[in-house]
Amino acid sequence: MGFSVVMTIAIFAAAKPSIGYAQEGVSFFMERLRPFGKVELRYVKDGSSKDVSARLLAASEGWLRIAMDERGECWTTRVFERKVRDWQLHSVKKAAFLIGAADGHTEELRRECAHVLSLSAMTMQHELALVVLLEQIYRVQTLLAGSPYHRD
Ligand SMILES: C[S@@+](CC[C@H](N)C(=O)[O-])C[C@H]1O[C@@H](n2cnc3c(N)ncnc32)[C@H](O)[C@@H]1O
Repeated sequence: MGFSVVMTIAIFAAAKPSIGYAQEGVSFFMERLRPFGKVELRYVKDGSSKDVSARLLAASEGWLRIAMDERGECWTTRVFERKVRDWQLHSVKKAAFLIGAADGHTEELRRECAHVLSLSAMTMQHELALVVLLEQIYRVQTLLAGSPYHRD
């Protein structure tokens, strides 16, 4: 059973991707994620780090929050899969991944999150971070569903 059957995953980000490659990447993975259930994209208004962080925190009130940030922990895909299984085991119903704007997250936002997760030690455009995160969520979905996509 895929985790999405019992858990809603959402990515909260500042503004929709405006660059072509990212729009295509987001559509590509959202389409592939569709059979697995509930993965949502939610956008807040762009702005300063302080304003965007406040909006992201307000929008994700009540969710298990994961801040996406290059300063965070690096998980392997298998560790990501184990975290999701663990959330399921602990009846987490809603997990929100928070992507910041050009100036990143505030310290307060990082403190309010259960995890601060890095996709690489390098800083990416927020649009690219969104596509990479979606691919990893898709990869974890296929692992949980037993579909042949990920190879160790
Ligand atoms: C251009 S980056 C912001 C960089 C900003 N200077 C900072 O100090 O965080 C925009 C957003 O993309 C996401 N992001 C960029 N690179 C990332 C990475 N390597 N891992 C995880 N998220 C990343 C983060 O959510 C970040 O807030």
